Amino acid sequence: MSDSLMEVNSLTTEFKTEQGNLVAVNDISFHLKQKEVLGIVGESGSGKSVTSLSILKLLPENGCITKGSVCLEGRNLLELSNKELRKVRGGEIAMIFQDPMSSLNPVMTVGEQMMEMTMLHLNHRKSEARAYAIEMIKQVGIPAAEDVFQRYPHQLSGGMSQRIIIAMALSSHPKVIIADEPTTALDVTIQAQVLDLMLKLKEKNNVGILLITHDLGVVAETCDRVLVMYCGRIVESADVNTLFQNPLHPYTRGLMASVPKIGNTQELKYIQGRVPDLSQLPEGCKFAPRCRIAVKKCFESEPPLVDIGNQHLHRCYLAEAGVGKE
Ligand SMILES: Nc1ncnc2c1ncn2[C@@H]1O[C@H](COP(=O)(O)OP(=O)(O)OP(=O)(O)O)[C@@H](O)[C@H]1O
Repeated sequence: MSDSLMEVNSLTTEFKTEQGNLVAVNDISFHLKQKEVLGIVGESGSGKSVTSLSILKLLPENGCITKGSVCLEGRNLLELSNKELRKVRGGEIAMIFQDPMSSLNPVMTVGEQMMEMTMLHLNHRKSEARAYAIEMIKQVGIPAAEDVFQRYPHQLSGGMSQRIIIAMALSSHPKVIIADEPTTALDVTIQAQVLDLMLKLKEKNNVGILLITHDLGVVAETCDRVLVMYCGRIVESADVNTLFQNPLHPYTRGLMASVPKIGNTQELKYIQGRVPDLSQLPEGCKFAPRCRIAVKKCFESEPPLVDIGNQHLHRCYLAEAGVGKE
């Protein structure tokens, strides 16, 4: 798609293990536009984080991308040298992870870390980097910026730390931000503030956000489009309204039914069973053993990803027949 900022095509990532080669991300494709928030949802182990780590080639030693491309404005990142990739990471593509403390250096002040970042990525001189860091701290809604500039990470609250991470992520003028469970560790009220801040800043700074989360509430509040992953595959993708109003895959419907709703006195429906181990994937549809409506065919061959128009894709033999809808 021509107005895409980032295009991921047929990305496939494998891990070498004692049980053999495990395919953690299996032939996934998607695109991200400017100012767009694309959510990736799925239960633990579905391949969300491995997808984001693959984009930046940040895989552990036993991980390897065996197929596909990741193009940022037409340039395939997977073909870059390590030196070129280091410039992209934290530069054109910034990352925000769940635990801010693991992203901040405990022995450097907030200011020193922010200055180091822009001296590296924007070639700022020291005085310029200092003024810019203070400006960025103000931009993420922290009033006493000079004071926070001099503090060490352990002297900040969780919400404040995540704001600093966002400030650092934005300070190199990234085109894309990959945010992996960025608010999971925060209180609900602080979570809402941080998400709101991310949305405002992406508009202002023209960035596209890839948001990885297991929280459908966060998806509903922030995403434009959503990919639902299961066992390393995309099982459904659509714009956020379509996905919530007309989820087609039984897995998506199961995820939605397991979110508690105020005023709903009916028993919560959860998805039975667990995500299978990658070394013991079933034949056919990987979700079939947990699916309440699966038929013989589902256990025999894996359904292809079908595009039903309007960028709504699903991977289920029974979806369009409306089987299992309540
Ligand atoms: N270093 C590794 N070696 C072998 N398998 C791995 C390795 N890292 C991840 N995996 C496997 O890849 C699969 C996908 O993991 P991933 O972390 O992407 O899931 P996730 O959807 O992000 O889950 P979570 O929400 O728990 O982070 C899992 O089955 C996991 O066991």
